[in-house]
Amino acid sequence: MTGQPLVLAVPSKGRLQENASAFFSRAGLKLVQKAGGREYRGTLAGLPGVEVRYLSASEIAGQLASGAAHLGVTGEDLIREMLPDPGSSVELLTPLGFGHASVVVAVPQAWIDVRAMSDLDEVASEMRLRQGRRMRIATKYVNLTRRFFAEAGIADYRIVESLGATEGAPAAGSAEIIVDITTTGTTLAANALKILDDGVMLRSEANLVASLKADWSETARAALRTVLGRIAAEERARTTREVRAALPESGSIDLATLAGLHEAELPYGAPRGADGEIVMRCPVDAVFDLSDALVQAGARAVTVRRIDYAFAAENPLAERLLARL
Ligand SMILES: Nc1ncnc2c1ncn2[C@@H]1O[C@H](COP(=O)(O)OP(=O)(O)OP(=O)(O)O)[C@@H](O)[C@H]1O
Ligand SMILES: O=P(O)(O)OC[C@H]1O[C@H](OP(=O)(O)OP(=O)(O)O)[C@H](O)[C@@H]1O
Ligand SMILES: [Mg+2]
Repeated sequence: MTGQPLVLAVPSKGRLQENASAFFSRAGLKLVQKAGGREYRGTLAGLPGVEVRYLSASEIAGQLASGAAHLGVTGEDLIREMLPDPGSSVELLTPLGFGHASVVVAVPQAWIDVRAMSDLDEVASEMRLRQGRRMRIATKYVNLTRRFFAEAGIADYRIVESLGATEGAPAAGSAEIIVDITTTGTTLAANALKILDDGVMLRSEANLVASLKADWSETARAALRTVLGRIAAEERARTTREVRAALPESGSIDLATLAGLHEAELPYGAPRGADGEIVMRCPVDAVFDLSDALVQAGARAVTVRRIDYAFAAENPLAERLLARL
């Protein structure tokens, strides 16, 4: 097969690193870091067409935008901060269920009358008129801040770039307010800051992201189908249960209607004869309704079980991306 391998960029440290490793492992994609652990390259066990790179969450967003990496795990906050028009250079394939955080506007708790962006606009105008200077916002999310404040019609401010310990800026006197990322709110509270009622700019989580700018060689496309196929197989298995039923000897059950009523599918098709066994798959929360309906329709026995992986011919995640290349 021709062309360069698929480059998969994964976080090298922090909360995203552990979660990403566990996510891939659950899908049968074992990340193997080269010996020594300080070598920021690795492989996926058994998949020679994939090269793994360990990078910071923000570097991953950059490499996906440039095309240096084909696939990566990073926060939606970083994608939207670093890429002015994300849709033109990357495809957010799927949220991953971890790395949840919100990018928020936070002001000193002492500003008791300031609860909304409109109040902030008044503070900014007052500061400009009375003190002849602009309200300072400490943040590492410069673009997200500019967009959000423009939408709120607030222009009387200036940004003080802050790459760390941003919540300490107001107390240190280097800014009046901040825009930063938060999960539990502990750091904000510890620095006597509060989030404005309409101050949540973005609810972010880690995403599996694909680059539209990378060189999608035949090797990379084949590896993509395998990687996304295993991810889809794990998710299908995690979110559904298999329901087997011994159909009644006399007369058959209207399976199409039953399936439709309970978001169920028949992965192996309709039963061969009028009796025998049928295999259905339905969402976890539809299991009891479907089982009750099968028994009431005359099924002689119904069993429900978990499955480890559910592979399928169609690969919606891969097809969605390949259609855009
Ligand atoms: N409470 C949080 N604070 C910061 N990032 C978070 C938080 N919760 C989830 N994240 C996600 O993880 C990304 C970076 O987090 P992580 O802490 O793993 O890396 P990091 O090396 O600490 O990066 P940074 O130094 O920018 O925080 C964030 O951009 C965001 O997508
Ligand atoms: O809302 P909270 O739960 O208080 O989390 C928010 C804090 O976590 C992050 O810091 P940093 O990335 O340095 O923390 P980390 O080392 O845990 O990643 C972020 O920059 C905030 O300071
Ligand atoms: Mg961090």
